[in-house]
Amino acid sequence: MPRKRPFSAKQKKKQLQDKRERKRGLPDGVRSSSNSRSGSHERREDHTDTSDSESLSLQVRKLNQQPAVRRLGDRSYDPNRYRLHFERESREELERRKKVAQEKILEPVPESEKELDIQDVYRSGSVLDFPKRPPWSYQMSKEQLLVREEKCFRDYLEGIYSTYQPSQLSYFEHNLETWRQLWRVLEMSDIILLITDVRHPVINFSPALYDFVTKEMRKNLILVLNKIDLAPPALVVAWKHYFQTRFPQVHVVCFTSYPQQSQDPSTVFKKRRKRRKGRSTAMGPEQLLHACETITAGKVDLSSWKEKIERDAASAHLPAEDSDEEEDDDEGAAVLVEHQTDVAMDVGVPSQELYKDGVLTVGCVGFPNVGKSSLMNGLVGHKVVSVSRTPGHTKYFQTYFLTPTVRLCDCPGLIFPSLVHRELQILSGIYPISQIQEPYNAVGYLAGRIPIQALLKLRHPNAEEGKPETRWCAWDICEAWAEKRGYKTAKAARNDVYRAANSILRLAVDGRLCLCLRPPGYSTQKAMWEHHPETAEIAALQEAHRKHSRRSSEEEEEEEEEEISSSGEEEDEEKDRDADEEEEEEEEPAASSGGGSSAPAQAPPRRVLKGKLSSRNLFALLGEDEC
Ligand SMILES: Nc1nc2c(ncn2[C@@H]2O[C@H](COP(=O)(O)OP(=O)(O)OP(=O)(O)O)[C@@H](O)[C@H]2O)c(=O)[nH]1
Repeated sequence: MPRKRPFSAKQKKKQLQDKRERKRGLPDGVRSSSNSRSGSHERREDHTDTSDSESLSLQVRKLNQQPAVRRLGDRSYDPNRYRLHFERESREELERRKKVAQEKILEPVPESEKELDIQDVYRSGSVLDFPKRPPWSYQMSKEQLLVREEKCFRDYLEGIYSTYQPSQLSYFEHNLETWRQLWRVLEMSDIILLITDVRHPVINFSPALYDFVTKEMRKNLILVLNKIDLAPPALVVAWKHYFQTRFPQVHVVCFTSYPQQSQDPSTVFKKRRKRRKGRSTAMGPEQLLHACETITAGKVDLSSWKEKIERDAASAHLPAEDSDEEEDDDEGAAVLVEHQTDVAMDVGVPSQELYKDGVLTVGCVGFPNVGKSSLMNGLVGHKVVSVSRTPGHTKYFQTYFLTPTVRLCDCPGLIFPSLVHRELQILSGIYPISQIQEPYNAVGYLAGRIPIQALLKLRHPNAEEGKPETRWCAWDICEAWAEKRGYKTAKAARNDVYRAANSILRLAVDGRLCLCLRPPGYSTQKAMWEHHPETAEIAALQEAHRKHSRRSSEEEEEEEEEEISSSGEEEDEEKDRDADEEEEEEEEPAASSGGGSSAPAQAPPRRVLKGKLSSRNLFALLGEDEC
């Protein structure tokens, strides 16, 4: 019998993928993208070359190649359904940008350049709107309605492209299927939770959506400033007031699914540990309940939610084993029904009735990667929705009963059209890193705003012994990181600068190299925000959660020891994970790390094993001496 050849995990994965494709009836080598809105294997097929002389409308049509209308009852596979569409840049443009990264000497930008006003991003009242569902009547067939929706959507895109050049626009969602999911969630929800990442909330807040929900739908909108563990409390409070002033109808709630323990800011990496099942202690559920109580004004009985929060708080203070028991009991008691559904295209009368059957439906909407699924898990107290650092993980909306009278609805992440700088868009985590063609300038953008070289303890590639080199370009940073991590190209064993750049961007998206944007005027009013009474409140709350996390972490310290993985494996896994979205992996950030100039205490995310969230803070990649 011939001897078996060794078979690596990667080969095995590829074999499984090919098998899946064959099952779906696709020829080998042609990768499908169904339910994989961001797999890197789509990189080639999904980019649209905008460099040739195609007319703009043809380009738009290509970008917006929609799924064929499916006949009722036809359940066949539709390869275009959840595909992400990206514009593909020309080779010349990519070369030009690469040259900039190799030559432009980086300078720290003035503090005021870290400020961003929403008007610069969205131009309120302009064509930078979001697509709305066109009017329909009972006389229309389902197919007529779908055709009408598609036409409206094409007109919407052409309106944008006739006003702005593609190069002026940031990447935005071109798949009508995903917008349909939003329509459905908006229609079925009584309260809309617009979730934003507190590091850059103006990028994640569409004024057009605010207007639509509050003025046309006449529903209430809660703005969640999420991931507050990644920003200094004073900045959180400044953003809160910024939104309250500009959008008077929003209710602002600060939230984090992973309140963390503080860590030495000079330590960007620590070993990442896998976690066991446990209960999450999100920070913010009480405030969210309070906002919902204010909005519903007694029309829905929210006492079950209140009791749940109290129960969760009590069990969070129990020793680990007791709290596990409690959790199991609780699961039996809480009404956690999952209706994973795919009915966004259904024709239905949007119900005008609020709080139908005495149930409050809360719809979680927002950009990809802002933490919508984690927030749902945080509210529930353990994992019910899978979480991933790769944007576009949630494909279609899902609903869960948090309690018998509170239903949560998780919508896939949507990127609204805006004028945000592409580099910033990449750093804000809404673009799958594995699909970025030119990552170097985004690294340069980051380095102008936080001291990456110092945080990563990099040695300049041209530095001579005893003569430190201080003039860095983006390429130098990537090269130095490749050298430090030992990233080499397969053929020539040169420093793999592309991989290093991607690695740096992942650290930024995760918050381990943390860039926080600020509201206009923040630099001059920083002291005022630092002494604001709400700042002290947030800091105290964070401290209380940190203390609890530290205690739980110490309790489980010993048994977790052996689960620490090696840094090299970790990186490879991360690469693979981006490369194959179909592998469902969940992750969650952990404790704080050095976060650059703007955020003193940051939190490096960590991945979890499939299972429930733990409240402990175990974290990150490497020991300090390893980076
Ligand atoms: N530091 C920190 N990270 C968070 C928090 N919430 C979520 N994350 C991380 O952010 C990433 C995205 O989280 P998800 O919950 O999957 O985000 P999502 O908005 O549902 O993403 P899509 O499925 O792309 O729409 C994951 O790496 C999470 O671990 C938080 O409160 N703090």
